Amino acid sequence: MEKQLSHINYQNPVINISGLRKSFGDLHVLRGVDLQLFEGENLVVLGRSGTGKSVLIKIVSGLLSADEGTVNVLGQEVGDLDEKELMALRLRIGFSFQNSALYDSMTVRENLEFPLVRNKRSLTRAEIDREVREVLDSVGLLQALNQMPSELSGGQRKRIGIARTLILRPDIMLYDEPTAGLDPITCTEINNLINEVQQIYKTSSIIITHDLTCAKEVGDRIVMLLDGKFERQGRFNDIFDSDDARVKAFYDYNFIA
Ligand SMILES: Nc1ncnc2c1ncn2[C@@H]1O[C@H](COP(=O)(O)OP(=O)(O)OP(=O)(O)O)[C@@H](O)[C@H]1O
Repeated sequence: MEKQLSHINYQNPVINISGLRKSFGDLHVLRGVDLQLFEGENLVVLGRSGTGKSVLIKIVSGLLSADEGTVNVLGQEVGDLDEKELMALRLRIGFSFQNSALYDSMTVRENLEFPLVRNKRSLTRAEIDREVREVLDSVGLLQALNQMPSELSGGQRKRIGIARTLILRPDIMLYDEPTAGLDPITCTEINNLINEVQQIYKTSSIIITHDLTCAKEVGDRIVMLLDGKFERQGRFNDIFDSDDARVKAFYDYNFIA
């Protein structure tokens, strides 16, 4: 069954990208990208390796600058912001990256406290404690509070990683390959968690993935990056209804082993 879309506010794009171009020398990675992420939406970005998904995310967060085009995030033109303003903007964006590993020498509690202590210095001990417990509870791992990351499964570590991002209450979540390297059952758990995060925290999210099951389960809308542009977008069942060989190849790669 397809997800309901009633929670999305189509009047309010939290990311609005228009005519974005980015090249590295002769390599033209983004060739006129237009993209909107609406408030409350889970947007899945599909694209083969090396198509520019990470470059896009870096431009959204101001880590790379655009050659051309406008990139508006949470009402601000990213290209116009100074370093201090960019840092403030990045605090409102939660990055859940494949390599955002937990600190192995710290307990789960300490891992979760870390971003709070660093970024929200006015919080009291009791407030930090409450935030940690609340976010752990929301990812279903309250019982892991005093455990070490090495005592947890890959899926549990992933959940804690997402909790660590959520603890700063971001408006936007960026998930980079959230199900990579996980078994199918754990993938389903993570997909469910992404949907729960959307419901509980009212986040707007971009989910970058190659995994079409993930795309189907979490995506309110899917966009496909092909040759530097979003050539296709829509609901999961619509997006592959195409004779375009590049689209067919992507589908076959996932479902025909
Ligand atoms: N700073 C940079 N300097 C030069 N080339 C770069 C730079 N960053 C990315 N590229 C190139 O841009 C292209 C797109 O890279 P990007 O990392 O965005 O791919 P991707 O779609 O995220 O791939 P993957 O799914 O493998 O992570 C690649 O060819 C990469 O080598």
